[in-house]
Amino acid sequence: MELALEHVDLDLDGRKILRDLSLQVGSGEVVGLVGPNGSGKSTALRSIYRALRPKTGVVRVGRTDVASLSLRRSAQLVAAVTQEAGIELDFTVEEVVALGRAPYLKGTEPLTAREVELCTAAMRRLDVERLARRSIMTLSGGERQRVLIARALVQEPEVLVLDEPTNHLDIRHQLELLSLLRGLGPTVLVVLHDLNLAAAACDRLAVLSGGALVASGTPESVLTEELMASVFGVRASVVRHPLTGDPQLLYSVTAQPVKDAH
Ligand SMILES: Nc1ncnc2c1ncn2[C@@H]1O[C@H](COP(=O)(O)OP(=O)(O)OP(=O)(O)O)[C@@H](O)[C@H]1O
Repeated sequence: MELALEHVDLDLDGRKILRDLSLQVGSGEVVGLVGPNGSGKSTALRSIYRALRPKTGVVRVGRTDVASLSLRRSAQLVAAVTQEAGIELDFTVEEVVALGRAPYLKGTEPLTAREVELCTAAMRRLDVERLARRSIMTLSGGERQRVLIARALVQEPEVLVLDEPTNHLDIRHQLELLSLLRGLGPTVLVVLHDLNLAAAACDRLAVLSGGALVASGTPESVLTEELMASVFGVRASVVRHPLTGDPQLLYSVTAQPVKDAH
């Protein structure tokens, strides 16, 4: 299903954090949400999974305004993998993954055979099946991150939002995760800091600066030297990846930063 933010304004502590933000992610599309620190990326995701309520504007999944749904129904539609997804309780990995089915459970009924198979398949896909009986508290940051993604998949959401999901992952797992996002099924909006990985993994990119959308489109159309200077305040050269043709940025740590960034 399509995800749409329509003219979303959101204030926190009396400060405007999102400004008239409109953004569409087509059904099954993978869109990367990028932008400097503090530009409002996590806040935009929070407005989608209803941790924050926009002051004005609407978040839709398909035609439905998510604010009109019960929390249970919106959790069936939208899954989130976030930095703050704290699991402080001493659950095993398989128990954490099974929690993804919580929005569908009726009372204390056990998971059906299909649901158990769904959990096993998700753990296999994220390469955490061998950790199934381990306590979540004993995992490395990367292992834990992959468990949280498996949990989101068993939620069978229409929309999956992920906030810097490659944090803590080694390069192989970063690439595996990002290649998995395409063809996963749900519509995906993913916050990424690594613009080269974002260019390779996403159908389109949306760029936030100061809480407003300043560019959106294909990675080729968005990742320009001008945008890197004006939004991120860095000098970058855009080249083509020799194998895939994706735009890739080359940075120089010795080049002077650009002063006129937003
Ligand atoms: N609960 C809050 N109360 C007040 N201000 C907040 C709150 N949460 C976030 N902010 C502010 O909102 C702005 C946007 O924060 P947000 O976390 O959405 O940015 P971001 O683009 O995800 O940043 P980063 O790349 O650093 O993760 C920041 O200036 C931040 O300090």
